[in-house]
Amino acid sequence: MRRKIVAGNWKMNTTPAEGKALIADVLAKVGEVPAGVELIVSTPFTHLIPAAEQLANSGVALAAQNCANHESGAYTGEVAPAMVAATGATYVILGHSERREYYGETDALLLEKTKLALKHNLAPIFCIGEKLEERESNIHFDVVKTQIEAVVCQLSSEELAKVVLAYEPVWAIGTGKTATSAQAQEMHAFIRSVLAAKFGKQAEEVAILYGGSCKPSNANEIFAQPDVDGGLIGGASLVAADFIAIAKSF
Ligand SMILES: O=C(CO)COP(=O)(O)O
Repeated sequence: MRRKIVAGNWKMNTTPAEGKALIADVLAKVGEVPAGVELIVSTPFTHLIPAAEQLANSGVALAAQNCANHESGAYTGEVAPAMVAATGATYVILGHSERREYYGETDALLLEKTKLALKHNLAPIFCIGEKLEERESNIHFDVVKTQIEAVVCQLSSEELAKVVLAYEPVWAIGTGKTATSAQAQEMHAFIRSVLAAKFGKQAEEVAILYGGSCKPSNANEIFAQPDVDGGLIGGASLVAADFIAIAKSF
C-alpha cells in the first residue's frame, strides 16, 4: 500500500499570528481525517519554529518551502537545510514551478538542493509539471520526463525512498482550472513509468501527489485515480475546513 498524503503549501501567505491560528484550526479538525492519511503543512520560514512546537505529537508533519544548496557560509538571505531541519520541519518543498519560474531555479540547482536536503534528513516534496504552452505543443510528457531524470533519477534508491513527488501542471496552479482526473492519472502513470525505468519495482512505492486548484469539490475524483496518492494544496490549504475536507476525500 502506498502512502496517502495531503500537504498544504501556504506559499507566501499569513503573518506568524495568522499562521498560528490556522494551525490551531487544522488541529481542531484533525480527528476527522481518516486513519492512514498523512497531513503536512508547509509554512513560510518565519513560522517554522513555533509551528513545530504547535504540531508536536499531533501527527501532522511540517515542511519548509525551500532550502539552500549550500551547507553554510556567505550566502546572504539563504537558509541551509541543516537550519531547516533544526526547526523541527521534516519535509521541504523543492522544484516548485514558482521557484523555477520566478527565481530561475534550474534542474542542476535542484539536484544540489535535493541531495543536501536528504543529507540533512529533510524529505523532499519534489515538484514537476509542464506549462500551458508545453501541453498545447504536446511536449508535456517530455518536459516532465526531463525534470524527473535530471533530479530524481540521479538519486540512490535509499534516497528515493524518502522522496514524495508532486505533479503540478503550471496551468492549473492558482487558476481554478484543474487537470481532469484522466489527465492527472495519465501523467501520474507516466511519471511512475519514468521512475520504473531507473528504479524498477520501487516506483510502485513512491507517493505522487497532484497539485493545481485542488479543492474539496474535485479532490475526491482526482484522489480516486490509481496513481494519484494525494494532493499538494495551495489556496485551499489556507482555509482549515477546506484543507481537512480535502484530506477526507480519499
Ligand atoms: O502550487 C500549488 C501547490 O504547491 C497549487 O496551488 P493552488 O492549489 O492554489 O492552485
